[in-house]
Amino acid sequence: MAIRIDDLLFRWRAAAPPAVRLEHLAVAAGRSLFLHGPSGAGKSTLLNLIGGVLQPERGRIELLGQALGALSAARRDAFRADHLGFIFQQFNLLPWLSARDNVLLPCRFSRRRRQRADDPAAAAARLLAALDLEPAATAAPAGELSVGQQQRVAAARALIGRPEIIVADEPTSALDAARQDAFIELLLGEARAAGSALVFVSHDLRLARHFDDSLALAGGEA
Ligand SMILES: Nc1ncnc2c1ncn2[C@@H]1O[C@H](COP(=O)(O)OP(=O)(O)OP(=O)(O)O)[C@@H](O)[C@H]1O
Repeated sequence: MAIRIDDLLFRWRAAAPPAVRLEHLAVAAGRSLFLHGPSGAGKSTLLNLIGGVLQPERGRIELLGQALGALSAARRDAFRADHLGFIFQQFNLLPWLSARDNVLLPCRFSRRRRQRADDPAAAAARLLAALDLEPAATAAPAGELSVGQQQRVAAARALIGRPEIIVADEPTSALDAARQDAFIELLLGEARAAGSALVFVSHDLRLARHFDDSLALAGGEA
């Protein structure tokens, strides 16, 4: 199983109601899961738990058979760099670096990603082309790209070096419907080709039809 979660409980503060409560979740290699729910339902919090950025109060999160709670903070960071591609809500690109250099960043932080990319520069060029970024945009500073272009760069950065798990936090909300659909199909196609499990978060239920499975989150009520 790429992702396996059991009996998960997370609160931001001891006295606060749970932000995430989830009995069970499993995502197999190569499968895609659509996670939806209203604003505040705990979607981003759950992604950060899966990424090992936040620690649960209770429960178990296993990625690729590895329990995150059994790793030290440093080993969790290394595990994340090796095995997870993250597409952030605000993309988190380094604005002064070119699109191409942003895509190459994971290969700088993870030897495993570098090796699996084989030839990182060629892999970055292939991914950017596959995601439909105009060739002229690949050398431009990321800060000068349109939102749609930045989103493609963020997706290519998550995909490079074929991490087993790709996590995307509402990366399409700034796009119109036709562009959202096209982007999701490109992302899904690349994730499937790499055999990666994909978890995609959005409040827009219309997008669910693209994915193998879907799950509604309702904060502590789920
Ligand atoms: N850093 C934080 N400190 C304290 N509470 C937080 C923090 N981040 C989120 N929360 C709270 O946790 C709950 C879940 O928030 P989260 O951002 O996970 O929801 P979401 O479903 O991703 O929402 P959105 O669709 O608006 O992005 C909310 O009640 C929110 O106020």
